[in-house]
Amino acid sequence: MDYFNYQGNTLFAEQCAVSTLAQQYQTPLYIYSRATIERHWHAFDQAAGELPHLVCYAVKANSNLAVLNVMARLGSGFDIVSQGELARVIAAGGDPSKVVFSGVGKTSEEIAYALDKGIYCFNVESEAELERINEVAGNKAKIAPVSFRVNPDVDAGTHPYISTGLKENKFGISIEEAPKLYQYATTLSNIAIKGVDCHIGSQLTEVQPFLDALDRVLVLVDTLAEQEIHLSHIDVGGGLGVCYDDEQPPHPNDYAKAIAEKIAGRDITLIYEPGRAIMANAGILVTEVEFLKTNQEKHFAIVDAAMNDLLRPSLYQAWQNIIPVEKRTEGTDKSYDIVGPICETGDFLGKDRALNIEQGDLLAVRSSGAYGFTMSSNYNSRPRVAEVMVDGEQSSLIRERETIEQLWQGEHLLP
Ligand SMILES: Cc1ncc(COP(=O)(O)O)c(C=O)c1O
Ligand SMILES: N[C@@H](CCCC[NH3+])C(=O)O
Repeated sequence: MDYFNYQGNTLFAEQCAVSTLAQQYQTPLYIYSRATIERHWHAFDQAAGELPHLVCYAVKANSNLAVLNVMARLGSGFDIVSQGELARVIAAGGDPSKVVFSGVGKTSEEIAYALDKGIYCFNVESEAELERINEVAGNKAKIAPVSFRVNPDVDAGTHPYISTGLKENKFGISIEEAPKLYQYATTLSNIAIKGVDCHIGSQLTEVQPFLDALDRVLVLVDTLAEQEIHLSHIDVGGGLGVCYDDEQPPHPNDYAKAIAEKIAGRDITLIYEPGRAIMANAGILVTEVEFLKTNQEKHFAIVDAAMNDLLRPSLYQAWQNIIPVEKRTEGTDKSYDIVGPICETGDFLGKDRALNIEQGDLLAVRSSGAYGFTMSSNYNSRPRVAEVMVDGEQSSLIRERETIEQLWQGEHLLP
């Protein structure tokens, strides 16, 4: 459920007509709905019930300051994977003491920055990283709070590029090796053990893999307790899928309830790291049809957005719904490939879409709020697009469209 709906033949974002926003802010344009973000966030927050918990929104899904600020105002925590993301959280008014730091390759500089800012904990992904964190904390005479990201070897049943919980993936430490590493951590003078973390992949459409992973994590928690290592939190990661097409992922409520039920009765805090489930359907990408073209009976709609603006279709062959901003009442559907102006055959936003369109029409690519703008680039020297947030009848520009001059900001001619 989101707030992008037709009123008559006109697509609205909350109470704002998308065509009016496109006129005001130009295209291509990302539009986000504040009400949708808040509703999705609350779904996670409320489903844990009485259990102590923290929703740590995965910043990588959409890191615009205004988006982070909406969640910071709700009291959200944040899951970050770089110094840049932590700096964004702080700039957006987020509380660093509610931040978990994930990722396989944290640099000493990033660790030092996070220690200075007082984050909640590091999700450690290797023995070498643990030693680096201990050393950096030692140099600062600080104690670093850590949690180990374990790899439970569970098949998430998702696209291979976004599956992370299998033995062959680079993420986490094998769950069998974990007790040894926890024991080792107890011998390090600048480390405090806080919890355990597990993230098995993204765009999961069933609860069962999450529960299978959690079962294995709970066995580990009990094994550690027998060894007098007591954890104060379990971080179940993110990964809950959304409906792009005809997927039927569990509602965040059902997902969070199923997890909370397994943990109930334990004196432990639950952490979630949802990204996509909060943001994907809170955003659309609006693009204008530049030309219609037919090559050997294949129809193309060449639009002003491209793979540099929204990479998911090209990278994962991801399907996202493409709908008209104004439905035409005359004419008939034709099957189009919706392609961008970039010089790559893989530059498409959708293939074989039945649409009744003309040159100059606006299209909306749905479910673009997560991993849309954050994965965009300047490929083909295309300035990155503007972002707008709507709130009822109000709209605010939350990121200006890049200018041509900004494309070479920081570049230098040879002397
Ligand atoms: C460690 C970690 N946490 C959270 C997430 C957020 O995942 P999702 O957007 O699927 O909820 C990711 C990305 O998959 C991740 O790598
Ligand atoms: N970027 C991916 C998800 C990867 C999640 C990163 N941990 C997507 O668009 O589906």
